[in-house]
Formats: sequence, C-alpha cells, structure tokens
Amino acid sequence: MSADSLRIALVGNPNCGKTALFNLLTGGRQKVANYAGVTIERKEGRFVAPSGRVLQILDLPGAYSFDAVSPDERITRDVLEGNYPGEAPPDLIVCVADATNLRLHLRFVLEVKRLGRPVVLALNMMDAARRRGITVDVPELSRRLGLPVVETIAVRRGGAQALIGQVDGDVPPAAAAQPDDPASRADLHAQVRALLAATVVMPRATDRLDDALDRWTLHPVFGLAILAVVMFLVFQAVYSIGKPMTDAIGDGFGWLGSHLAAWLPAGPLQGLVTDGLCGGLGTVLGFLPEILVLFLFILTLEESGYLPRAAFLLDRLMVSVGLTGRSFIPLLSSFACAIPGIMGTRSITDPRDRLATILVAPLMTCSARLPVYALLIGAFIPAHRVAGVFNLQGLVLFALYAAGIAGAMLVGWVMKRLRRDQGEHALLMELPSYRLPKARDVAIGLYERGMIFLKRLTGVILALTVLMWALSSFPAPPAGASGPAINYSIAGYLGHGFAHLFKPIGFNWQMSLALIPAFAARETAVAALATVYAVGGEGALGPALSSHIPLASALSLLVWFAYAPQCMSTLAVIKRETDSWRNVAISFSYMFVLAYAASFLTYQIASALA
Ligand SMILES: Nc1nc2c(ncn2[C@@H]2O[C@H](COP(=O)(O)OP(=O)(O)OP(=O)(O)O)[C@@H](O)[C@H]2O)c(=O)[nH]1
Ligand SMILES: [Mg+2]
Repeated sequence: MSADSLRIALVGNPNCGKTALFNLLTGGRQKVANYAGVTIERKEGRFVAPSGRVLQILDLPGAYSFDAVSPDERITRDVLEGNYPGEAPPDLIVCVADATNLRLHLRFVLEVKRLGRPVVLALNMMDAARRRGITVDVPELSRRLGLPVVETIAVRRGGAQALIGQVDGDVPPAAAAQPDDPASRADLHAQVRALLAATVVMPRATDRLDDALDRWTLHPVFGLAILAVVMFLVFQAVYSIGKPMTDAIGDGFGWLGSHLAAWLPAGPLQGLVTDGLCGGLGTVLGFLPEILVLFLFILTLEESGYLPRAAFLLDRLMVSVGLTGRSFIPLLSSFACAIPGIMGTRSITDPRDRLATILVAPLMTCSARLPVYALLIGAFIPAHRVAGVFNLQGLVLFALYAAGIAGAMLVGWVMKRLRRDQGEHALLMELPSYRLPKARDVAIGLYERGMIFLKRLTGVILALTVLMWALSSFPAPPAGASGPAINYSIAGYLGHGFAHLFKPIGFNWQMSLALIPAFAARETAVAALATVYAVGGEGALGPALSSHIPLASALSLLVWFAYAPQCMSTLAVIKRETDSWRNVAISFSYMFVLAYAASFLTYQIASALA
C-alpha cells in the first residue's frame, strides 16, 4: 500500500446507507437493500480523490452498538478496534447516520467517538429528511460533537461531494478515548437527548405515508391477506411472463441443433453438439427469463421496505414453529439460493435461532430448482385456466414452493420439541421507511443474478453436461447388439444400478441417473435428462418425458426436488458457517429421509388414484 493511501471504514447502524455510499464512491456493485443486515462481510474498494490521492474504502456490516452480539456485528467491532486478523485499524472512520432517524443513530455515533480515533459524521438520507421537514443545524451539531459533520445523499449522483471534500483534506484530530462502562453508557442517552434538542427540528416522529401504509400491511388480518396475494402473484407472473420467453429460447436451440446436425459429420462431435450442448445446455439456458422475473419481484420487494413488515407479521407464526421473525429475510433470500440465505443468518443474534434457520433454509425453493420444476410442469401439467384467471401450471409451481415452506415449518417444529431450551425471544426489528425501488438498482441486481446463472451455466453445468453426454455415449454398443445404444454405456449401467434405490418412489433409470449431477448443481438434472433422452434417440424433451414417465413418477420427482438434500455447495456453506460436520450430517440425512418419504407417499397415492 502506498504511503499516501488512507484507509477509511464506513460504519453505522444497519440500513443507514453505508453500502449505497460505498458503491457511489468506489463504483462498486455491492448489494443495497431496504432492511437491516444486508451487508454481512467486510468489503473493500478503491476511490481516487480529486487530489489524486488513493483512498481504500471499507464497507462494514451495520451494528447497533459495540456490545456486538451477532456474528456480523462482531466483524465491525473487530475491524474498528484493530482486532481483525491481519489488519491495522482504519486511519479514518466515516460514521454514517440516517438523518431521518437520529434519535437512534446518534447513540452509535457517540459510541464510535469514544474509540478515540479520527471520525467524520455523514448525515445520510438528507433528501428524505428534507422531504419530511427535518432540519439539522449542522455547524452546531459538529461543534457539540467535536467532529466534522457533512450531509450526504448516497443514492444521488454527486450526493457525496461534501464527504469527498472532507476525506480528501487533512485527517481530523481524534477525540480522547473514553472508557466503556455502564455509567457512561447510561449517559449516552442523556447526551443524545441534549444533542437532538439543540440541533434537530423534527416536525413529526414518523412519516405520514408510512403510517398509513403500515395500518394495512401490519394489520393482523389484512396484512396476512396482502402478503399471501403478493407471494401468489409473484409465481403467477413467473409463469405468465417468463414461460413464453423460455419456450422461444428452447425452440431457438432446437432449430440451431437440427441445423448444426445437418452440417456436422455424423459421429461423436455431432452428438456432443446437438445432444449435449444444444439439447442439454440450451434447455437450461431457456430458464433464464423465468429466473429473472422471479428476481425482479424479489429485488423490488427488498428495496420497498416491505420485507421487515412481513417478518414482523409472521413472527408469532414463526416462533410457534421454532423459528423467529428474524429468520424471515434469510429464508426469503434462500429462494434465490440457500448460500446467501445461510450467510444472511449472521444477523441473527441467538445461536439457537440461527442454527434452526440454517437447517431449514435449504428447504426453500432455490432458483436452481426452478428449471427442474418448470420442465416437469411444462411436460406433465396441462396449461388450463382455473376459475377463468389462474394458470394451472402457475398454481402447481406455487404449491411446490408452498410444500417447501410447509416442510420447513414441520422441521422447525420438530426441532423445537427436541431441544431442551424452549425459551422464546421477543422480536426487536426496525421498520425502515417505504421506498420506491430505483430502476438502476434493480437493473444492477438483475444483471448480477443473470451473470451468476450464466457463469454456472458455462462452468459447472457445462462440465457436467459434457460428462453426462460422454457417459451416455461410451462405450459404444458391441457389434450386433440390439436395443438402444445408451443401455450399453457407462451411464446406462450407473442408472440401472441406482434405479434399485429409487424404484419404490417411482423413478426410472434415467431419472435416477439425473440425480447424480444434480447434487453438484440442481439445474443439471434438466440437462442430464435432455442429454440422456436425446442420446437415446428421442426428439423434443417435453414429449419424450411425457411418453416415458408416468404422471405419478413425475409428481414424485417434483416432490423429491422440493425436499432432497441440497447441492454440495450448500453443505459446504453449512460446514463453514456452523463449523461442524455434525450439522452437515444432520441436514443431509434429515432431508434425504424427508424427500424419500414424501416422494414415496406421492408416488403411491398418485399411482393408486391413476
Ligand atoms: N432516499 C435515500 N435512500 C437512501 C440513501 N442512502 C441509502 N438509501 C437507501 O437506504 C436503504 C439501505 O441502504 P444500504 O446501503 O443497503 O444500507 P447499509 O447501511 O449498507 O445497510 P446494512 O448493510 O444492512 O447495514 C436502501 O434502500 C437504499 O436505497 C439516501 O441518501 N437517500
Ligand atoms: Mg450494507
């Protein structure tokens, strides 16, 4: 690091706009969302100040105080106190405070000041504060705190000018460090009150529009109805908006495959390109639009400020099944992927609640399962309208997501019965202001998700698809063999071997085989089925599936994917976050038993009814 480079840490209460400020300064694309606990790791970026000086900027998880209790808050405390492994304390602390919520945020500013290090206070969200008629006497606040104070608007271009001017100049002198004892902590409240009285004019404690909306969204009956409608509409939209695009992409690859087949000489290369790449990979790529539609809704909800309300509304229910309202947001993130969901539990203070959330998070339907669901639903469930408006395929998709949630509640409830400590924790959660999502932020979020999907597709999924194709094509059948060539391949042997285990739940050998690569990446089940049937001489995948797989088996496979043990990366994250192989073993085995039992019941009942 050059002698000239200054290290600056952004700290503050959760949800005050630290990451928005970080992105504005460094051009970063870290996740910004309207709830507490979005940032859970230390992130670093570079900013070249107008003077040419290079500044290293650290974005840190939000903290309510230094009595750090949750794993993410501990990171912030360690970095500031210089206890973070391999890192000296920052040269300058930029303490960010939400100007619309100074009653809460100033307390943390005072705590930071007592560290005895150079501090600048950034009063962020000044746009929202002005809209609400809040005025702050900045020079007076600065004088009383003994710190430089600047106003910022982290979501507006140029909104950090004052801060940049401040950090590009001389580092302000540090205040004297002060001891942290109970008496001085009680004193903080009195100091905050005095500061507010002298420097802030707040016409009303809360926003009128927020209050009006909250009367509906937090209402015990209407609130739940609104939540149910919102969730339901999301899944209908995934189907009605995403499906036509998926079909178009699928058709495009089908066309491409047939043209390439005519071009390429017959042989292994032709097989790889048409069956493996166009058939397998193309089918998975087709599900990108559906995944993006799902994320469009999740990102919009995250920015709107609605999620903590939903958490609040569901707290009683979640406590009764052994979880907490705090589990809501990590569980919702698991609809994207269980990995960020499990990492998001770092903001849960109680270790027991955190572990319970980690163990059930993989039961939420991650977006990697969406292609599997969409493929099977498309092949087996007719596209009827129900009651004139709802799409039956969308309803089945919704039911599968609901089955995952119901499974999580059941598992949570059982875990609650099994543990000794039955105590419950009250939910203390901040309700942020409602906010209109910014198109740019949502677009960045969608782009990031799209790239993650494409990287998986061209990485692990591509590798597995080629492997599946090779296993299904080699060795070639002996001369004079009868029956499809694939029966003589390695895949054929493996699949038939595995099929014994899955016969009671109705899987044929192709389905059993597809489960193997799905353990590395769920979407590969689609590519594997596509490849295996294509190598086996079938045409389009949808009709091939519906002619070879009975409905009962298809339903059983859907249910299997709702509960089955997760991909390897999820298990690896459980190991990392809980530092225990025991937890990995528990989650793998309980999900295996749950999936097997649920698929068995589904298959037996559906076969009996058919
Ligand atoms: N109106 C307005 N909104 C802002 C401003 N700064 C941030 N926001 C919004 O405030 C919310 C929280 O922003 P983040 O940057 O994620 O907050 P954070 O402090 O990093 O939060 P944690 O990582 O959870 O501690 C998001 O919805 C932002 O769009 C601002 O200056 N004005
Ligand atoms: Mg953040």
